[in-house]
Amino acid sequence: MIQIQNLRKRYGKMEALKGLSLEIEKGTVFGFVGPNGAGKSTTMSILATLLEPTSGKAYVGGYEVTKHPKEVRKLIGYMPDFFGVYDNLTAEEYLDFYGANYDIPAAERKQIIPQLLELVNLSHKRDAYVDSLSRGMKQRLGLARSLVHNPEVLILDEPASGLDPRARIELREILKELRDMGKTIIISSHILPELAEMCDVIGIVEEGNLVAFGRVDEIYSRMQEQRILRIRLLDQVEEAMTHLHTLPVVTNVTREGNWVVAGFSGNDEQQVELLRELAVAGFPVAAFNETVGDLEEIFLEITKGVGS
Ligand SMILES: Nc1ncnc2c1ncn2[C@@H]1O[C@H](COP(=O)(O)OP(=O)(O)OP(=O)(O)O)[C@@H](O)[C@H]1O
Repeated sequence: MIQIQNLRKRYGKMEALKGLSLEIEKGTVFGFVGPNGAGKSTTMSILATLLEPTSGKAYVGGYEVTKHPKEVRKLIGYMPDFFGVYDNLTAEEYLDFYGANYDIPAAERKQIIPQLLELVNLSHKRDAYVDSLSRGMKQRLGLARSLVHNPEVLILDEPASGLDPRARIELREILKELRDMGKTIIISSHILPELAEMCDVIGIVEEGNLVAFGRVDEIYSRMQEQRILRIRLLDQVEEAMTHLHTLPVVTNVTREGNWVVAGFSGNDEQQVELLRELAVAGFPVAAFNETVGDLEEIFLEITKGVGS
């Protein structure tokens, strides 16, 4: 659905994009993650036909964005990372205004707008002035606005920023519905775990380069393979370590006081078996828990070097 090929963007001497390439398949929720200033908004603005690249190409639905901006705009709904001021417009009037901008006939707008308000859980705020809405509600209204012409692709720049946890969950639920409708969604954030919860595929961008790209489910299953077990013993710590060393599913056994910390590559059943074995062998296990590796580290380790 989306192809980006060797995209570069200069602002004066500053090179914000340094040859970025990536592809996003139809129906994917793609998370674009990177620190402030990495080039996410620049890429999204180019896709949204609001900014010309210095060189390279970007396609949406087969249309090159600089050559066929009109066709591209029909295909995309774009939600920028900032919100303007709305004088004396209610939520409903606001959507009606944008619907009219897209030349949607009044009768059709009358049908669509209540559906959109319902989708973003704002039916009860239909007659409320936009300025009176909370930040989370404004974000949801912005999302409804980007959907007014029923686009196939949604480009959402930092939609979760500044939202409280509850508003984030609501946003996530709405995105799930949109995904179920078959939309292709690009969503940016500088927080990887926040995106990983919502997306199928993640790309990490740093200083204008794509440094990692991969499927979220692969990353999570890899995380499961890289469990770390922490076992607290009342005594016989060294003996327990010697015993653990003999097991093929256990790696890197170290000691932290009365805790034994070990890498574990087995599955859940093997983990149950390990605990049982320790108990049967008479080791006084007082506590037993697992942690998984750091999402960011694992992601980068698995997918590094994509854009180079
Ligand atoms: N209009 C502009 N003029 C000059 N420099 C710009 C302009 N827009 C962006 N930049 C610079 O380009 C770089 C990339 O910015 P961009 O907004 O694309 O990053 P971002 O990853 O979206 O970051 P953020 O999360 O802060 O929005 C930054 O160094 C930024 O300062």
